[in-house]
Amino acid sequence: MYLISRDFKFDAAHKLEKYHGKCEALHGHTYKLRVTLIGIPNEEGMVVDFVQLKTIVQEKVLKVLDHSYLNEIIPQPTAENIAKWIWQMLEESLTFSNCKLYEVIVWETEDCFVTYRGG
Ligand SMILES: Nc1nc2c(c(=O)[nH]1)N=C([C@H](O)[C@H](O)COP(=O)(O)OP(=O)(O)OP(=O)(O)O)CN2
Ligand SMILES: [Zn+2]
Repeated sequence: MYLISRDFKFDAAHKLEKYHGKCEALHGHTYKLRVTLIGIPNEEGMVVDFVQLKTIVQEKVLKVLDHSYLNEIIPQPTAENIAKWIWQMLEESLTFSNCKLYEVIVWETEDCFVTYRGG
């Protein structure tokens, strides 16, 4: 079994209205996103084509989130809730006969990140 991943970045603004601290105020991050699939190589020797993975993530996630105001898309957009939303946007498109979505990781800052595996 293989794990195969591709990393992405997007810029977005948010505020955490249910949080008491500096993140209640409007501010922005350059988020890093890692999308990982689990599976076995197909007849081309690929678990998933990195190019296809990029196209799907761009279409389903980055086109929506990049340069957005996250609160208009995801309620209380913590890294946890963003990771879950991304999983939901990708799960169907990243289900193939030989592999499926395994993990979504969202970095809010260089040092802080959340891992979501569905469920
Ligand atoms: N479990 C979570 N905790 C926090 C989240 C989150 O999504 N999940 N988010 C925030 C804020 O959005 C905040 O922007 C991050 O705060 P902080 O770690 O303070 O960010 P900085 O790296 O910019 O901190 P500095 O020390 O000011 O450089 C908070 N918590
Ligand atoms: Zn923040």
